[in-house]
Amino acid sequence: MTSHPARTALSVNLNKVALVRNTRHLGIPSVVRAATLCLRAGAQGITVHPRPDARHIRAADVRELHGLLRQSWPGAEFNIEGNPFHNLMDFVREFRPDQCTFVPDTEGQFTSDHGWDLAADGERVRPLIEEARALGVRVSLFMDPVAANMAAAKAAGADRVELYTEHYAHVFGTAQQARVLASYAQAARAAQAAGLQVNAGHDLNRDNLATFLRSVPGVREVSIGHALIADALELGYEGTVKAYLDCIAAGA
Ligand SMILES: CC(=O)[C@@H](O)[C@H](O)COP(=O)(O)O
Ligand SMILES: NCC(=O)COP(=O)(O)O
Repeated sequence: MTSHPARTALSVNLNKVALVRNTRHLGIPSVVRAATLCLRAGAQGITVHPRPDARHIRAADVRELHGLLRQSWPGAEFNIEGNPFHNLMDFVREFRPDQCTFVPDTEGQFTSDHGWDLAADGERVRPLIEEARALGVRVSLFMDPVAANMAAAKAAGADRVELYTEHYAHVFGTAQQARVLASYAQAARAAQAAGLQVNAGHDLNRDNLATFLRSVPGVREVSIGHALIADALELGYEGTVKAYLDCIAAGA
């Protein structure tokens, strides 16, 4: 019997709901309500990136979302992103999410814009990967789509890599698209050959998602926030999540 590859899971990143919420002291829009509506619409998981400056997701959000998923959505995955040398490990130790994604951001960085340099940081990051995995937390490393770097991610002890997809999003629809997509496919195959599973994220949207998934094999999870929340301002959470699930189905 041929094993059918699992369909790509959609993990909704709620950073931007929290960003808007933080501009008043009214508690709206609610991060927990956003999570509930997205999961009710069929999203398979929730992602948050509690940055050290708490510009959007705060520790209280992480606590409340952890409680919501464990009590009401036990089949959904909770993915917490961050820099393990800053505040991420505190959240990993306290909440033991399904997955943590190590992202090499500086504290005040505008947004995530690069993957790990494991030649420089691999030995430093390895014990933190081991600690998270010993707590039962899957570890994904945020990586640029460089095939030659995937073996180092495996050697560092990671379970998965998350391919940083901004470069693809930037060239989508241009003459560079095919060449850039080929680099992502090559990186994904190299990761899988090394024994890693593959996630993807950053600047994915309804226009570029299906093409990416058709071209890059075996993507287990896409985490999408900025464009999805922007779409939800127009379409609502339910309609937006269903539109993204349709994009995933079209990319299968
Ligand atoms: C790691 C990554 O690409 C995103 O998940 C990140 O969470 C974006 O952070 P901002 O939402 O703060 O731009
Ligand atoms: N890891 C990517 C993520 O969680 C969301 O990135 P974006 O869709 O907000 O660019």
